Amino acid sequence: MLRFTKMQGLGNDFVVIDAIHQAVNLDAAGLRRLADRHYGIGCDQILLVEPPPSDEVDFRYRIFNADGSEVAQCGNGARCFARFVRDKGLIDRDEIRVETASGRMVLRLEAGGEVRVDMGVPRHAPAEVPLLAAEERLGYTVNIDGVDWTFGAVSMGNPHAVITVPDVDAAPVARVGAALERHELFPERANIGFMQVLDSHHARLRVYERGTGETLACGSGACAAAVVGMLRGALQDPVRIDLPGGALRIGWRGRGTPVHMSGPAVTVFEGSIEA
Ligand SMILES: N[C@H](CCC[C@H](N)C(=O)O)C(=O)O
Repeated sequence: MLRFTKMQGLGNDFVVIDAIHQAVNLDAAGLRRLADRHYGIGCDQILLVEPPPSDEVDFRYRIFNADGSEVAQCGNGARCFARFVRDKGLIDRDEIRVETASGRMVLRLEAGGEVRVDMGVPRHAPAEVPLLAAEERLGYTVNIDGVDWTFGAVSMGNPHAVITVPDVDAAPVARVGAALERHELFPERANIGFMQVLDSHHARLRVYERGTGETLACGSGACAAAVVGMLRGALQDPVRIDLPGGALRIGWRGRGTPVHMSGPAVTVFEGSIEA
């Protein structure tokens, strides 16, 4: 039997598995089954807690989308990861250093129950998003079904395209999100954010996530949207991002500096499953 903990960060939900104290042998099909909301446990992503690859970090943190694809960043997942290892007694400190496929992150459990994540320095026109333009631009345009869509491109360790829209409730997230996620412009696919700026410190956001579809919240997507908005002068540090599942607080002091994200992390239930 495989023990797991079901968790959520603003409704972005996770199956978290301690792969230190139990053997975990899951291929892509096994991951998809765990994530399936009818035949398995159901979640947006699966998070694995693994031993640290060096004494410079406390854990390795691996992330798999519901479609079984492994990715290098998950902001809401990072907060749940911190809550999990602390509550399970796998660490006795409130500051946790993790190694991910995109580098190192520092997670901090704060008084009041929120978790603050150093999401690293955003990369622009990143390798995963080889755009038509060789140089970084604040806007790239692609035509979908006869309509031009302009987006900013940012990597938070995972690729994001951010489209500014007048009303997120009316944004064609499912149709345009799905078309852009798999667009040839993004050979590793991409997460597609639809952002409505309310004022210079506040925006609404919906995200069609790579490998999962629209989620109730996307932490790395909120960071990417805040970065694109600030680069365009539409947003100023700090920024509150309202997602369908709730609000995240994002801080960024400009190019070359890390993005910080703060928000909740909640344990829903414990379980075990034949895997
Ligand atoms: N779908 C993302 C991974 C999960 C990111 C999201 N759940 C977050 O909170 O950052 C990707 O394929 O890069």
